[in-house]
Amino acid sequence: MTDRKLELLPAVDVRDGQAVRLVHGESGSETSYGDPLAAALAWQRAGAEWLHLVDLDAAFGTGDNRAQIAEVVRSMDIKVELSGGIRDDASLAAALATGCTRVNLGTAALESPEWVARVIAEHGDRIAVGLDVRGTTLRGRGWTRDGGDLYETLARLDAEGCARYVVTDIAKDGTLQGPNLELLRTVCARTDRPVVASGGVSSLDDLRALATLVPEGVEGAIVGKALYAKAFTLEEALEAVSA
Ligand SMILES: O=C(O)c1ccccc1N[C@@H]1O[C@H](COP(=O)(O)O)[C@@H](O)[C@H]1O
Repeated sequence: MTDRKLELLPAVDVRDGQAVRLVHGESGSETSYGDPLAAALAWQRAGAEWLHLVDLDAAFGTGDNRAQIAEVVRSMDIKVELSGGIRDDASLAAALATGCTRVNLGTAALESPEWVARVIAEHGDRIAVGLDVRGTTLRGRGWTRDGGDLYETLARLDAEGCARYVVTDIAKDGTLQGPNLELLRTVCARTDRPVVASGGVSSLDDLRALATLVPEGVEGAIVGKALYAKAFTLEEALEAVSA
């Protein structure tokens, strides 16, 4: 057994300057929730220790929100996991220079394996890889393109020393249908690195179910739509996983 508690990472996804939630990560499915900085500060005030911050335009290749995202990171006293469009030396340097705690690489891990191996070696714990999957097929470029087999990629990244994975079941993301516990268990069984769960959280019971996977390797959970839809408050969520 372990007495570690599940970390919660409230999400702020930024598209066209607004905090949004998507369904299945599909461009055009946005619901807008206003100013990203206001959302981030609200999660911080509610007791969050982490913020999961995504530049969706950079992930989709429809521009970027880099200056605004940097301002959000600067304004936070809590840890920030930053993702979206970090695919080369320049975008990685800009992301790390915001002062975020770590970055999440998605497309690059599928399309630029040599570069990713190098930056893992250089930056260690500041690099996580987002494994965004449909079934067991990875998806990149705004989740619009197939990028290989989940378990082959996981084995490669493990061998390269990747410190942590953020596992998103695209079929669940933004749907409030509950997390894919089976996928998370299977990934945890294939790696000894910590896993952050993403996609589908709809209730405090979902968070309690994810907390039971902490001994198997689930370190944290990203919570998005459920918080914005007020299914529960962040304070309630933190209390639910505090045991
Ligand atoms: O979070 C989303 O809803 C999302 C939807 C569609 C594409 C990406 C999304 N988010 C995160 O963006 C990064 C991937 O960006 P990139 O491929 O490295 O440019 C990853 O963390 C996704 O989970």
